[in-house]
Amino acid sequence: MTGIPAHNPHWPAPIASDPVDATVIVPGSKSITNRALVLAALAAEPGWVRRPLRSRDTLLMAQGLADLGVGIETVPNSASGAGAGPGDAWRVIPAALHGPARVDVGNAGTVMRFLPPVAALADGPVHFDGDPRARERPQHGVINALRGLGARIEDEGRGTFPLTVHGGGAVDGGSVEVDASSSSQFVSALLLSAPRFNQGVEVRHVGGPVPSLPHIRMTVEMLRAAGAKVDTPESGGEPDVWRVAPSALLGRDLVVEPDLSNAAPFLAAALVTGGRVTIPDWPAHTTQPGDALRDVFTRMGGACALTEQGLRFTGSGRVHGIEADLHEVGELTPVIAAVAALADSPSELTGIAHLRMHETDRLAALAKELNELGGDVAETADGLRIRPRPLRGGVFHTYEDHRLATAAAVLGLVVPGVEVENVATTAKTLPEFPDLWVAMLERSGSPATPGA
Ligand SMILES: O=C(O)C1=C[C@@H](OP(=O)(O)O)[C@@H](O)[C@H](O)C1
Ligand SMILES: C=C(OP(=O)(O)O)C(=O)O
Repeated sequence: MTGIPAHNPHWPAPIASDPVDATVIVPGSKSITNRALVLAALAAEPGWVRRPLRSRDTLLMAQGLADLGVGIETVPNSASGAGAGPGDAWRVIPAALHGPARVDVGNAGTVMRFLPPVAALADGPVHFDGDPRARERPQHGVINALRGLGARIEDEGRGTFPLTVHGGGAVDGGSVEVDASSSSQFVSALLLSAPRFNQGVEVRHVGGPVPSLPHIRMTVEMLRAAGAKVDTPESGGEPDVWRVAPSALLGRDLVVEPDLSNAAPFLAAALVTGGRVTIPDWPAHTTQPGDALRDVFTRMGGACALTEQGLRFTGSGRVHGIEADLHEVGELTPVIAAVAALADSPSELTGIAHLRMHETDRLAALAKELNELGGDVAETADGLRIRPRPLRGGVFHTYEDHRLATAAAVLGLVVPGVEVENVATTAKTLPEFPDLWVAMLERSGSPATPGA
């Protein structure tokens, strides 16, 4: 059930007639699933990715690797003898990587950035293209670095898609400079494939501060767990320099954590309705940036506890504004901005200029759509200034951005008449979103009727 009447192209976001009170099982992390697939594909032996996220971004990654020759089979967990709980697992069987191949990157940053270095290891040409937005998102860091490491790439001279990586079966590797100020994924991309480069890699960032550092830590932690030797600024190395030694990678048996960034709208639902939401399997230790929600939403008025049942988050009935530098956790911005628009005091979100090059220009889109509903949101040089005002219903445009759709659903809980354009865009990382949302409300005693 999605709550979309046949005559209405938009999704009438359901109102919460009562405080939410529900347990929500959030599917696996996009970022972990796609790293796990790449590392498993490059390993010296088969491996397992259990409880993977199945969404547009991860299916594109699996297909892209399959296009290069990697075997990826879906096996029910019950048939794989692993006791990792319900659901399917992916069995990944590494193979010689080959072209010619054509890879669709969609609008998945992880696929756009992580697969060209893998293709450079293949034997033969690999052509990459994706959604129109993929042709606008920054890719220069990966292209220039790969050229510096010995790969041949044709890119129509624009530094982006479409492009062809002419894999020669091996990459020299070595030392390379990258400006990763527009995306941490440039660094992660080079590190993930580097164990298979003849000389490994030394990535030296030059430029403004690198965003989303937890995602680079995730890359490093997962590489190390697969047996790679990695030096980082945090392990006593130079600032902004990462080194990976050449080595064989182990085939792992990995269980993917829930996607904590996709937990954001559900936690926000507890915050803005003064209710309670529990997210099972919230990890005690994680590199996911979504873990920062515990702090951010506590500062905005809620309270949380890690219990045996998972993360239990409780709203107080009041929502406060926040001053927050979101440079490290930029992907949390849309939902935080939605909550901030409902707060009892202004908010200032900073450190997120790079969001202009995400799925859409998120700063412009959030300001425009919140203002259309009566809000008072201004773009600043590196973020958003949000002054809460009473909001009214209307269509919230989503610009093919999953996180704008989930942010709009949060508003719709308490603002009657919010309609979400193209809620299906949540399929990028959470195809089940409308069903999970309606189920959360039904369990909380709110009828699953639109809020109009
Ligand atoms: O490596 C990753 O899995 C990601 C890194 C971040 O990208 P940027 O550094 O481009 O913001 C993040 O926003 C994206 O959703 C996922
Ligand atoms: C920025 C995001 O995705 P991508 O992996 O496409 O960069 C995101 O999911 O918020």
